[in-house]
Amino acid sequence: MIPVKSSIGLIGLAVMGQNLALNIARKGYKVSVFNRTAQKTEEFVKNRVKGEEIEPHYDIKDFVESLERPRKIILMVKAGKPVDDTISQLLPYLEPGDLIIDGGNSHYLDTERRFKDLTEKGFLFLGMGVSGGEYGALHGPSLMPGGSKKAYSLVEDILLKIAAKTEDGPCCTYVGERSAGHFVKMVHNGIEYAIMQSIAEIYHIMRDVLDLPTDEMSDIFKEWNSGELNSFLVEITYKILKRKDEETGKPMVDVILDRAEQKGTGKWTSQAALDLGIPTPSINLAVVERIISHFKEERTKLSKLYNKRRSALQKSEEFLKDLKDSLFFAMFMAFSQGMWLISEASKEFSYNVDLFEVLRIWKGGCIIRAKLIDTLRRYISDENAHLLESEEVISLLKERIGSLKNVLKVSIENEIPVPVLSSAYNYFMSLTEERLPANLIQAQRDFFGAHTFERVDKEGVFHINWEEGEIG
Ligand SMILES: NC(=O)C1=CN([C@@H]2O[C@H](COP(=O)(O)OP(=O)(O)OC[C@H]3O[C@@H](n4cnc5c(N)ncnc54)[C@H](OP(=O)(O)O)[C@@H]3O)[C@@H](O)[C@H]2O)C=CC1
Ligand SMILES: O=C(CO)[C@H](O)[C@H](O)COP(=O)(O)O
Repeated sequence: MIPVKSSIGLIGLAVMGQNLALNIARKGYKVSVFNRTAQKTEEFVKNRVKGEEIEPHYDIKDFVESLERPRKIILMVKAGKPVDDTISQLLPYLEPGDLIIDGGNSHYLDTERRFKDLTEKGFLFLGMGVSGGEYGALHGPSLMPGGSKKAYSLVEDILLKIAAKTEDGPCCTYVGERSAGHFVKMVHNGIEYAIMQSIAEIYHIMRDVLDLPTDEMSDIFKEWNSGELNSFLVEITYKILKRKDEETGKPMVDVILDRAEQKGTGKWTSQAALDLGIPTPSINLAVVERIISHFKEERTKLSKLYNKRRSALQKSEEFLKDLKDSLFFAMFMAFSQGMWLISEASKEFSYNVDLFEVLRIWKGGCIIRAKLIDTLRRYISDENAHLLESEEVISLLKERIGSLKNVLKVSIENEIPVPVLSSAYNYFMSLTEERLPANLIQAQRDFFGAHTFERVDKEGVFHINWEEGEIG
């Protein structure tokens, strides 16, 4: 009897790949799997496959031959060279029209290159952002595929079935041309960095100014999560703060070293934003703060040289509301910056991204899912990509600016670093300032470099000799 071919193949059986393979199989598709290290495949099949139609392969040629035509293969391997290596291994066995889907966190410029190369060779390619971690991969992630529409149509049914569902549909859409999917996932992660850092700064104030026990902080975040701050990141924060270390009985968070790692997507977002000329200070500073966190020895030494001024502040309902409103404000600005960046990239790179759809597929499954997204969706457009222009938003922000000022004031008085909360404030204040001091910068540039300047009272480009007699 000829064995039934698999509907789809998946390469890369680490946390994401294993869970995604199980998710696809549980939706009724037969899945072939392959992993570079055979032992991982064996362990996966032995420990996690329980009746799902998952066929392990230990040879790449057999793996490809087990798939129905045109072949559809998802890669869930480490970003960077492993993706190129895996594609090179596959190509000799593929036929024109076969489809490779890179579901990892690949840099969008790598995806751009791979898309061009594979398209020229007659293959189909999708660069697909996947968000939701291991739980999302198994129970329903947010999927951000980009590439050609033809490629998307080959796997649309499967992707819609495995994606998270909300009242606005499955959290998957064709995001746009070529590397659009990975660009959008990269910015998703940038927003993720900014929100995580904002939450961490609020926690820092609660811990070192309000002197709150961790359990109490957890209760506060839990209560916030039942209102306008409802989001996956606030939800995991209250759960993290409740957790105790089994060895010491201390709050788990207190035994974790304050050194944050990063795999690069936040940094890439900032780099892309700087290249495209879109301000993303909250994301940039969240990356910087992770970098600073790495200098643990230096921080420990310097902290002894500069004794910080801290005076405990009594917890009050008013100040807790200030903290909550500040977090809302900072979360809003993270989305504002990220969406503006996506909008600009879409124009610059002809991605054709539908911003409203991007927000829709971020409503469920992904790490930045948040109730706030419903509000953002009411106002997002290419003309209002930073989201600051509608009446509702203006009043939401105006109502909270006083709280944010108070939180910044308390942080400054207590010498607590709040780079992302203050960057949200400064981003907003700069964008809403008609007359910035950039006129002085232009004058300075013209003084030292004859870079010219424009005038407020007439058209044209001007240069003056600032120190007549001394220069020239
Ligand atoms: N973890 C998460 O929460 C999320 C991860 N992602 C992205 O999804 C992808 C997979 O992530 P994750 O599951 O965490 O796994 P990892 O990023 O840790 O990657 C491990 C997988 O890559 C394979 N691999 C590594 N180097 C090579 C190579 N040179 N050639 C072939 N295969 C190689 C490993 O095979 P082997 O077993 O042989 O070492 C293993 O299957 C990554 O791009 C990640 O950034 C996206 C969203 C969330
Ligand atoms: O893509 C993800 C979540 O959306 C991954 O978990 C990613 O690793 C998070 O980034 P970093 O490791 O840099 O914190």
